Amino acid sequence: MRLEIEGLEFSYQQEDILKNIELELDEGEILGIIGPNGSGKSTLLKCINGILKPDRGDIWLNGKDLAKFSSNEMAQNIGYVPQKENRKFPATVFDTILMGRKPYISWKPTEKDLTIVSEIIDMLYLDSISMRDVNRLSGGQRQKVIMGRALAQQPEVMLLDEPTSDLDLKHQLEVLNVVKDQVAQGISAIIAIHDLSLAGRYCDKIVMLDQGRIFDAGGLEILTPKNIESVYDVKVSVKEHYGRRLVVPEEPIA
Ligand SMILES: Nc1ncnc2c1ncn2[C@@H]1O[C@H](COP(=O)(O)OP(=O)(O)OP(=O)(O)O)[C@@H](O)[C@H]1O
Repeated sequence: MRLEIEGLEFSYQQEDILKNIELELDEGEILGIIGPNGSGKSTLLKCINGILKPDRGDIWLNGKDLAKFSSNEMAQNIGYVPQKENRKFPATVFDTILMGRKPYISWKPTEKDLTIVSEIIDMLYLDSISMRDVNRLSGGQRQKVIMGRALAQQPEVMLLDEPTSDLDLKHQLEVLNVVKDQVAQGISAIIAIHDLSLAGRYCDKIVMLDQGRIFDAGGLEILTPKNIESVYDVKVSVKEHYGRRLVVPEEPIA
């Protein structure tokens, strides 16, 4: 598995949002996209998923142009967990995750589809609520269900937009551990994430966005006080803690 983005540009109406985005992702890697509010993280994920059409540039998955993928091919290869999803019609947790199997189902789910869904429900600790209506769940529970639906697609690449924003500490770790386990089994993931310490713990690579441009990219070594202060306007300390990077915010820069 290899994802490459070359010279990607995107604008909403007349406003340029993403400028000259380049990145590469290999199997077994988690890439963190970080940057302040409005820097273009969600827009970049939506361009990769084909929800938005870039003005310029190419996205290649295993050497194939993603722009030419059918919607079924897209769903079999790219799993997307949006920041928020407001679904109005009633559906159980089980059925919502089963929807992730749609690109593989011809007219009715097979035993295999049902087994995959059950396994995901176990993996995400959703067993006790598997028959509940998703509209009656907490924000965090719903976020896990949407992630389960993306996992059911068995994609090559998972795109996760702030997957931990609604989750308490335990559920943050549970969800990111599931991502890490899945990636270890041969997929890859791109995570837009605000928590820089979680990024420093789970990501192999980082792309730091600033106003739609890549400010810096590389391994965890780019999580430096200098970079973070330039992009976020906040003084920070960066500590090494058992081989992880912890980013501790100190003061906003006036
Ligand atoms: N539908 C839209 N129409 C016009 N402009 C938009 C639209 N969606 C986002 N934008 C603008 O695009 C820019 C990038 O937004 P985006 O949501 O990608 O940022 P982000 O880094 O994900 O932010 P956050 O951390 O707040 O989620 C912002 O200036 C935003 O106002």
